[in-house]
Amino acid sequence: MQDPLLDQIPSLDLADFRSGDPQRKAHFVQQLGKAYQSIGFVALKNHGLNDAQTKELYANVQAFFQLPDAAKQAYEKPELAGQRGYISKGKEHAKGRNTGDLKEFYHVGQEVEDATDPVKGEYPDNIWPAEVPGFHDSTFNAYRTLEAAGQDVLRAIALYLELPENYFDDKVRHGNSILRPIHYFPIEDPDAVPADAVRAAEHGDINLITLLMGASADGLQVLRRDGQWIAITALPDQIVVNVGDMLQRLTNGVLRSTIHRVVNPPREKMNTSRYSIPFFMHPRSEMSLAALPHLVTADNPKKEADITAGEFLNERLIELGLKKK
Ligand SMILES: O=C(O)CCC(=O)C(=O)O
Ligand SMILES: [Fe+2]
Repeated sequence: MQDPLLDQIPSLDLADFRSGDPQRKAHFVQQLGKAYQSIGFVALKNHGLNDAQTKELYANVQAFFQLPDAAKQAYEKPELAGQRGYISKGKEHAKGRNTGDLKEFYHVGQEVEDATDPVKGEYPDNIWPAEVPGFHDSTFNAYRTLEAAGQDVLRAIALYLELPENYFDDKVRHGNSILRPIHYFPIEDPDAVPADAVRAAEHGDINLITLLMGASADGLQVLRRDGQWIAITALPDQIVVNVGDMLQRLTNGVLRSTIHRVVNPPREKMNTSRYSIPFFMHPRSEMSLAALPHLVTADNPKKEADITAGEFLNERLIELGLKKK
């Protein structure tokens, strides 16, 4: 039987998984797996970020985006293909589009302390804005907290797929994850932007999973498999966690990377800001995204060619307009 069509994404509690109670843990695993086989998104509470941390993070992120454009552009490094620092207004467009999204954002990447790990040499250094001294600590605390939550979500996914619980652990250790504070900037004159410009055009995320803060503000919608767009309604203490294209590939389409978008507000509210902070959880570049053998069956033949995470990311950065061929 097909799964029912949901009007809302399911709400889960990460404390169930972390409780040490086998029944609560197994319940979490089943709820998560079922949601990822159908709508591809869940809302999650007890993710580890507390109110004070979250407030401080937003205050620093807002302070940065309020700087004049020229000051922000000092932190933009096109030679890093948008992998670190500031990415200015309209630079990124969704795969298959040319019109840039109505957003500006900042990328904070992995820091590898262990000098013996060869992956250390692959990552560019982070870039920190001198004008906002709290930016470093608040974004990096969030990075580590969301990385830990993401690791537990991946452990639950591994159990659901009947893999060892620690299947993803060494693949995401020092992984190429990115925290992306986004500012959907105010637009004073809606007629001055291209008619088809939106805050974030429809897309699937590249990475294994995304942990998104700020989806409680209006605008985020997901495409249900009957073609209907449904609004995400997360509570302020919830983050939204969804499957990305890398996990869809690895699972031969069993877990779904659902298309989503951020729509523009009504015309009279176009002059307001929206902030959100996704954490894109990536593995190390050498991870193979080849379909797991037990998920390739007569009913579900192999869908995509083998590729590594590093090769896949590279392809997509070119398609998004962030990297030159
Ligand atoms: O801002 C949001 O709510 C979603 C952003 C998003 O989907 C993305 O950056 O991939
Ligand atoms: Fe996204």
